[in-house]
Amino acid sequence: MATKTHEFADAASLAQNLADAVASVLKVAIAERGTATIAVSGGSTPKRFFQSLSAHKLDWSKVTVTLVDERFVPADNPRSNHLLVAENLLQGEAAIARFLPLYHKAANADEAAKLASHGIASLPAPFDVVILGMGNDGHTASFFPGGDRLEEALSSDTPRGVITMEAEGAGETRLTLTFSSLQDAHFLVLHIEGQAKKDTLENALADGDEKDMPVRAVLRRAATPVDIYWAP
Ligand SMILES: O=C1O[C@H](COP(=O)(O)O)[C@@H](O)[C@H](O)[C@H]1O
Repeated sequence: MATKTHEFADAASLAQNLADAVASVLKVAIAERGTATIAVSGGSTPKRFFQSLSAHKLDWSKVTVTLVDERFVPADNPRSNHLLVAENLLQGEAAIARFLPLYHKAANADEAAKLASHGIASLPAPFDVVILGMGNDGHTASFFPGGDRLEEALSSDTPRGVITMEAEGAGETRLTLTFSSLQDAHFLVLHIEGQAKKDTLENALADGDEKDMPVRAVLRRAATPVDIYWAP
């Protein structure tokens, strides 16, 4: 397990510092390879970080933004992670970035996951940046405790790509990148805020089954050391 913790006085300074660090990684990738990729999370936590990042001056036309997970809902649904990213990250300087959605209008979520996997396969691997969040139940991406395909999602034998996930705490059927897709990003971040999530993280870092707190898979088995960003 390799983690490095960055603690900040408040959410605003976390957002600014994380955005600075991410922008540096994207710039290096563009300088070295001509393009850059970033996969981000949804939920309530990343909004301020998205807004800080969107103000950074870099060649956003060379950046592909995608999601680590999504609900099987169209982009105009208020619970869509795509909508969150469109309204907060794909703005300002970043308005010209390319967005690769996980949701597709398809007969069912499995078909959408196949289309999303196809899209992800067209990107260079690994991702330059992956920003994960975490729920108070210890889920990250859509790796939910009790999820119907949790074992498959977390298995190192499951290839890069997108699979569906259904779980009691998840609401809509989810589309999630697999563990293999996320764990070797050049810059792998767990972004959490508040005391409750700090306590959840402490539990996750202690002994216990991965299936009870799936974020443990990332904390324990990711090939890239995890940078944990936290503010109260
Ligand atoms: O369901 C989800 O929740 C987590 C955490 O969300 P938050 O509201 O507690 O910040 C998020 O990382 C994930 O992408 C999202 O789908």
